[in-house]
Amino acid sequence: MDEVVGIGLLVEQSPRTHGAQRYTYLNPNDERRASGCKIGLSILNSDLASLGADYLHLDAFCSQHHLLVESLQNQLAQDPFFDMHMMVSRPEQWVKPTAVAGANQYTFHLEATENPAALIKDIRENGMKVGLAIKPGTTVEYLAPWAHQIDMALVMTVEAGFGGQKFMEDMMPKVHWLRTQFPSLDIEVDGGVDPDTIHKCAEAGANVIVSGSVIMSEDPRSVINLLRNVCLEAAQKRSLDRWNHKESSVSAYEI
Ligand SMILES: O=C(CO)[C@H](O)[C@H](O)COP(=O)(O)O
Ligand SMILES: [Fe+2]
Repeated sequence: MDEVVGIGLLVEQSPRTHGAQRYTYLNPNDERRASGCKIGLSILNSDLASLGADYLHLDAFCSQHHLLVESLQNQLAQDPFFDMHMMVSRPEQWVKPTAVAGANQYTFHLEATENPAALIKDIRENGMKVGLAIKPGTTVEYLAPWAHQIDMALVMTVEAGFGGQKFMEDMMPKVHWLRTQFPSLDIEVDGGVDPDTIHKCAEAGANVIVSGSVIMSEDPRSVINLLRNVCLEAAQKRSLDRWNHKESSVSAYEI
């Protein structure tokens, strides 16, 4: 995660029309993606015609998810960044088809595998980034040994299963602990994140935000902007705090 936070991934008007709204996504290589805060849209129960976000978070429960990736790629104006949230047993079995379909990141649940190291290696060898998720009942220390080998940690803020659930604020200490231990790790939160709960996530240190139902139920663009702004402000404050802390440590040393 960058220390200097710029504008997140922009949602722009596209020449192609998808239903009533027109959106496009920044290419993963676009330099404007290089910011510390990202807002993802969960499409578990979304109207695909009105998507608009920095990246797409696809919730996968079954064997058909890679077909969805292929189909979305054909429909969207530019290549979105696909973060696959694999809520499946034996996530090992879907790495190759998911990669072939064009997914960018494979986020699996630590609880679902007996050999995280082999799975991480396989995901990388198949050209995808690695996301590692933990369910609400899993302690964050269980994830820590893998933190240096992954691109993103996902702290679930609802029980995995369906959209529209209540945000679990008691997961925030996990996010805070991870942010403290791993200052540059991308930390995603998923479940019940909306304009009322985003402040908790951002203050705890999450910089990759998934939101599903609330984005789809209101004006996607303004909700996404609000989530992003709260997230950026918190990241900037963290940067400043770290800087001030460094400055005061230097002068204390000099004295
Ligand atoms: O992984 C998920 C549920 O298991 C979804 O990504 C999550 O629920 C997002 O939807 P919402 O913002 O509606 O809670
Ligand atoms: Fe999800």
